[in-house]
Amino acid sequence: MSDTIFALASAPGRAGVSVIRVSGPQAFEVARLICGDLPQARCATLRRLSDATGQFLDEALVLVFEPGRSFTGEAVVEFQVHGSAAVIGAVLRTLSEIEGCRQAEPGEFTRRALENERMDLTQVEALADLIDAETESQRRQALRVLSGALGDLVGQWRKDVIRAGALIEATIDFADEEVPTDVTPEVSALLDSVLAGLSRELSGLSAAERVRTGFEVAIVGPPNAGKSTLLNYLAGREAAITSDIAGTTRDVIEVRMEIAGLAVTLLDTAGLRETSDAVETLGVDLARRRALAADLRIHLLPAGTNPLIEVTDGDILVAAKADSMVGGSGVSGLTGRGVPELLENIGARLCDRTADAGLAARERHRVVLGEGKAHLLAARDLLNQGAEMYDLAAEELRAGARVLSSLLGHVDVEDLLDEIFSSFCVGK
Ligand SMILES: Nc1nc2c(ncn2[C@@H]2O[C@H](COP(=O)(O)OP(=O)(O)OP(=O)(O)O)[C@@H](O)[C@H]2O)c(=O)[nH]1
Ligand SMILES: [K+]
Ligand SMILES: [Mg+2]
Repeated sequence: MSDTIFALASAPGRAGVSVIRVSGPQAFEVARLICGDLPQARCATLRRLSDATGQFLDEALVLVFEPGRSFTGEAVVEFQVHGSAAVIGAVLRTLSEIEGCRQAEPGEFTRRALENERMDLTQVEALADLIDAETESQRRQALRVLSGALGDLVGQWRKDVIRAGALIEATIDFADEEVPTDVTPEVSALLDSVLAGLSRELSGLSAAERVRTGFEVAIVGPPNAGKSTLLNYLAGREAAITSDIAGTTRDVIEVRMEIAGLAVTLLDTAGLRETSDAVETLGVDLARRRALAADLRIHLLPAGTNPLIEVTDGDILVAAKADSMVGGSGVSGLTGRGVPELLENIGARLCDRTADAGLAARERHRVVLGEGKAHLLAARDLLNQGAEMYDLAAEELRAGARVLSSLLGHVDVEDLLDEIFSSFCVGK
């Protein structure tokens, strides 16, 4: 029997309300010890909490969830207490003094939800993403996967692959007799449709990954173009030092922001020029590298100058210091002129790149989907070579199904679970 675990499920620190969660086979008994008789399941009810000596701890809303109908799948009781360090501390201490009840490890509630099949591994990942979500697009993406969209898709592919394998194996069993029906058309159709789905998710994965982790947008140009001034204007704070001395910025300055609902890391870089200053040269090299690796570059160009690094399709060229120009378009980090248009331009270009974003959005997904695809392609190849290869083809299909199961967290993932859950905090 597993332990009964407890933890603060809301963020630590002062708050109007904090949530303490208890989960496990003894959750109801444990809860009774501190709040007396339990309220009806799923009915928020006010109770007085007290410790073993009868000392009053707090008045709390108590919520009871039956096994099979809770986040973890186990018996769960949640206490909504007043959110002070003293109240939280007193309740947690009281719980820890109860026999068979212990503090949860990071991610342990979610791990139990996975073990009890309340969620698959893609949903666990999406829950972590939802908790980390800062932008609208991240929230929407995480919710789609959390609701099971990726798990359902992969589960269907897995079923199709298993069916294809079963059809082939049936054929093998009939090898010496007459095969009742030709299964190859159905097998081909199944494999083609799964392969098409896998390819679609793989091709949309980079875009989805960008939505999840954010796009990098670099501001590049010669010294004194006004790059740092523009960054500060966009950030709404003095993130970078600015001055009229050419070569002020040497490191890459990063600012996280939201543009058109997308997470963006804006990079301010050293002004690009040949210089005898050794440290500035390091900065210029770094600027070049980071700018070229970014998803999008804003080339900030003083009047009459050209871009100093390769312009990639989709980059933005914009005239600097628009406030000191008569007419024309451009941008000024000093007055903000042209900034709304620049933001709109950046947003439009980034949104374009999310158009084919799929549900798979992680390196783990890329690896697993890629392996699955390789097994299916190998199986298709073997099938085309004739009946004597059916054995091997069936084996490839079994391997493919197994790989897809691992995406859902059903096999081969013990090591991975430790890694995934280590990114969770206590209480999740
Ligand atoms: N008139 C005007 N002056 C600007 C504008 N942006 C920056 N400046 C001035 O230009 C000088 C250089 O600005 P920075 O923002 O430090 O330029 P930078 O491109 O970051 O320079 P480095 O870091 O040295 O490459 C400062 O004196 C700024 O006040 C602008 O939009 N209009
Ligand atoms: K400067
Ligand atoms: Mg600068």
